[in-house]
Amino acid sequence: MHALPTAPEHAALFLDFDGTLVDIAERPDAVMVPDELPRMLERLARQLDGALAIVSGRPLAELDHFLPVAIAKAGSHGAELRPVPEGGTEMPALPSPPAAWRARADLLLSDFPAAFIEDKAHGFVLHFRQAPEAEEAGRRLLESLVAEAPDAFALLPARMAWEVTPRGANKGTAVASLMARSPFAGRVPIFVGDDVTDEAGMAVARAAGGLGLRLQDVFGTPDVFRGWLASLETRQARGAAA
Ligand SMILES: O=P(O)(O)OC[C@H]1O[C@H](O[C@H]2O[C@H](CO)[C@@H](O)[C@H](O)[C@H]2O)[C@H](O)[C@@H](O)[C@@H]1O
Repeated sequence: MHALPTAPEHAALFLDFDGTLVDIAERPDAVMVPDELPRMLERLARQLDGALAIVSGRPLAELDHFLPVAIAKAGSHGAELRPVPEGGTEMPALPSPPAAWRARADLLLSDFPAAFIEDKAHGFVLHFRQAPEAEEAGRRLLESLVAEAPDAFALLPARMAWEVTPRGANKGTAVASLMARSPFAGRVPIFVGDDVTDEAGMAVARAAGGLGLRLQDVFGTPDVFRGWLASLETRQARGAAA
């Protein structure tokens, strides 16, 4: 692991949720959010004039549940954008997968009962953390389904999960859309994530002259990353008081 980075002046922070801000849990509903995390993010966002966004594969409703504070959020891999915490949600027009695909995935579960499916507005996730033996069969099935409409859908490899997701929105489009507007525009983007699905966000941040940081390489664990955020918050508070 390298020395922890110093956040550039006038940074805009784009933060992944699962595996970055919180540790991976056995099931999506079992993640533990440290008590102090939501308020710390809210204070940091205020210090950055609002230029802090959570950019997650989770639907916005779940992000609101786990982080019930006034910060910008992009959910469902960019399919839901809420740039202003108290403002409306922007949803780019995106296709939804045919119902027959979901039914085929359900059928697969009869062979792997410990696997399960998480539905999203424009796709679904096959989780196999409790059934690693379903990984290969799941990949084969979902690849074959996505191949029926390759211009409209992609298969994302996630952490112990396969996600059928619409093309046209991803973490990169979310970061680009946020960077095009206040309070993000003109700042140096820093994207931090742990997963293949974060790479599009990292690439956009780097292309804009900022940093795309893979948590495992730079911070090691979510706990160390949260410590880095806390020290950034303390530094910003000192700077404001000086
Ligand atoms: O973009 P993220 O904020 O990293 O969200 C990615 C996906 O996270 C969730 O699944 C993953 O985390 C679960 C809880 O730790 C874990 O049980 C699962 O194995 C992981 O794949 C979430 O369920 C997905 O909707 C997100 O896309």
